[in-house]
Amino acid sequence: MSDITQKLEQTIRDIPDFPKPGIVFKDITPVLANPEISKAVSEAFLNYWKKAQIDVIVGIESRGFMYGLPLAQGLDVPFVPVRKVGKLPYTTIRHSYDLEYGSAEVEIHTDAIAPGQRVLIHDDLLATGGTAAAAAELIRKIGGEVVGYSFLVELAFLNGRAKLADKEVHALVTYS
Ligand SMILES: O=P(O)(O)OC[C@H]1O[C@H](OP(=O)(O)OP(=O)(O)O)[C@H](O)[C@@H]1O
Ligand SMILES: Nc1ncnc2[nH]cnc12
Repeated sequence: MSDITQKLEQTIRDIPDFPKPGIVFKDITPVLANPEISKAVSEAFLNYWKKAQIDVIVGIESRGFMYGLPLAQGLDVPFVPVRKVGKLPYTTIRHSYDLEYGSAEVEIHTDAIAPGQRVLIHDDLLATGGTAAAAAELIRKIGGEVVGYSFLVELAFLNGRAKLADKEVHALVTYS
């Protein structure tokens, strides 16, 4: 097991029954609160994706913004937000989907990605895969090519990878 994976396992906190009974919430705020581990997280993402010829990072609101922007800056590419409905000010397209604990709808600006650009989707956590798949749908609709998915945490027992087709999926820590 890599050093960063071990540190993340020791640092991410389990919160039982949040936000609903039966859900064990993976709380990453202790990671954000530790500058040394947080920097190591950003370096690990950069190291993994630096040779993948990514043109754009799409980060998913809200926890996908935290390491998505540093990754875009490290790769020297644009960062594009996918946001919950009603937050983006320019022309948008939207897509609804189911979550581990409810349902949601996300949007992207229609001019955010140029046709043919190679896009990496980043979020903090892969659960059922509904959110990442919805982001991919938005990106494809505006002409982008989704080349991979990047997560801090994967909850493998929810089989989210199955929704992400044949693209590369990377997570720094996986819970089975
Ligand atoms: O794989 P899925 O089942 O789709 O679940 C994963 C999504 O759920 C969480 O977001 P949430 O909607 O709780 O929003 P937040 O990041 O704003 O807290 C998480 O940050 C992912 O975006
Ligand atoms: N169990 C979980 N912990 C944290 N974020 C989540 N998003 C979806 N499921 C989650």
